[in-house]
Amino acid sequence: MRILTKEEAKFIDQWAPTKGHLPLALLMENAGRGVAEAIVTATEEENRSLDVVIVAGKGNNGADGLVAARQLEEWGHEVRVVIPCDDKSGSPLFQQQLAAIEALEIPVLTLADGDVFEAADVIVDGLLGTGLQGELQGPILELLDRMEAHVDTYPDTLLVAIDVPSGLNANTGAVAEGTLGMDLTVTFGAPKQGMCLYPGKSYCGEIIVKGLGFAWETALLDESNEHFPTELITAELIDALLPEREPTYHKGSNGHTLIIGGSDGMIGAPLLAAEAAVYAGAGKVTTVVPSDCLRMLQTKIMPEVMTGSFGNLLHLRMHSSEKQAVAIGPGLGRNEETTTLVKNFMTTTEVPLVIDADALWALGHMDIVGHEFSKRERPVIMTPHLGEFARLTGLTIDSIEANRIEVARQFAIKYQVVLVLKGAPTVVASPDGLVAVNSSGNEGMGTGGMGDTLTGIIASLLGQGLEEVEAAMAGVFLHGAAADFLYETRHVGFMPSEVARQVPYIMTEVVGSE
Ligand SMILES: NC(=O)C1=CN([C@@H]2O[C@H](COP(=O)(O)OP(=O)(O)OC[C@H]3O[C@@H](n4cnc5c(N)ncnc54)[C@H](OP(=O)(O)O)[C@@H]3O)[C@@H](O)[C@H]2O)[C@@H](O)CC1
Ligand SMILES: [K+]
Repeated sequence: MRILTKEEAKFIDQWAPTKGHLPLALLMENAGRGVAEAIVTATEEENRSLDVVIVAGKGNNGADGLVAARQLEEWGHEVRVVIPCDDKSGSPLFQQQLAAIEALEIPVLTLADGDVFEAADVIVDGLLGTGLQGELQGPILELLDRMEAHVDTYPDTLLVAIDVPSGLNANTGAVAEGTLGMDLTVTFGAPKQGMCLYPGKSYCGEIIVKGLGFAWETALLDESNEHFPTELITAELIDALLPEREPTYHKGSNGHTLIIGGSDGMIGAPLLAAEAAVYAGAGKVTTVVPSDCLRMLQTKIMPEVMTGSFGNLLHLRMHSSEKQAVAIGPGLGRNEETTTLVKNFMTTTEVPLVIDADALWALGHMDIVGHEFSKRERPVIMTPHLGEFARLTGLTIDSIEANRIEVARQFAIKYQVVLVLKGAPTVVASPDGLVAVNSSGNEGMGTGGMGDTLTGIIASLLGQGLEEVEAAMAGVFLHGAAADFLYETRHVGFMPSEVARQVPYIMTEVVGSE
């Protein structure tokens, strides 16, 4: 599912009346009606006339609210409008909609009118949408404070945001001081990017997407649109990506995945990756570790996984030949000899490659090796967490977190790699500029070994024939969805190996694939 930045929403806004021959007021009419419909649907069981307060700022977000007010009144609900102050200036459409509200004699109140929320069943936040700049202040902040105080006293009041909760940055997900958590956010066309990122995501409540009255994707295809696309990774998307299995398929058809990793005391990491690759459906899985770790690995690993060892570059090349996917890094350790060895291997092999953990460490700063990867025919997949990514790029963790989608996008384009930037949420960036934001996963996943499991799943899917970006998107979604299933019964203490064991069920039941 596509998600939109505020710049893209604005682009649509400008394209419609100029190139699309669709007046903005028409889009607004659809948006406002969508809000009214969502309120009626959410309160359907009560089946009665509602007392609705529409709080409208003076931009187009507020104007959407005024359309909703008009619509709800037509449907028989008790409606009043609250505006921040008596000054009735605002965007042209706000003024036009306000004139209609006044002509219809719908009450318009301000903060000076006392308890404006008294007896409200529903409060609609149309103060600010994608036009938010900076911090909340003045009467807008005061109105939000009064709304909060009202819902604290009357928690049954339904709080509904128009487009985004006021104060939420529609691009980054940052929230200004005073932003309220909503029960429902009714957004237009597609969710806004900031609603899929933390902390914004936790302020939206249920997200309902309402149409604008035309296929807005057409606007974004216009040659003057310079924005790269961003998507949300959902079960439907993954369902379309997972490999179909013919009845005649055998282990040779489902890919041979190789995991390279392990060091003294870190043998669990390649083991977890290899076993996850098995659960994700690889035809064959082999794990190779340094010679002195082989015995330990063999006593612990599941019988389905083949094992081997390596000591030099020739061994790594031999093991990786005729493999459909290779993942390198889990538990490798950081001693100088191994670091040089894997760095040489990674920068000289053409095999489909997933680079994780200590192999990312071995790369050092990306500017030193980046050009090697951009020369490859197929991109490598890199799976850093924030700390590893900070080291690769020289950026601070805070600056990455503040803008993870754009930072990931620029990295993937610059080095022509598929980047899986792990975190809440994990994002996948591809060399052509697409970024996909994962919608599955939970806080219970913050435990050692979880990344090794993810690497195994991605490598397994890569070996089964998915393209790099597809394997990365499907891998992160399945991994998170498997953990979400475990989260239903416990919020902490589930192990990466349990997550891996859940993956086949997610592939079958949630995604609906075989
Ligand atoms: N995209 C689409 O296709 C469609 C979009 N639609 C709708 O349009 C909305 C965007 O409308 P928009 O551009 O008019 O901006 P909006 O969010 O109303 O805010 C502007 C107002 O906020 C004020 N203001 C800003 N920051 C502030 C602060 N920190 N603290 C206080 N005030 C602050 C600012 O004041 P000013 O700076 O002008 O003094 C101005 O008055 C979008 O979210 C959606 O609902 C629909 O109609 C359907 C089609
Ligand atoms: K709003």
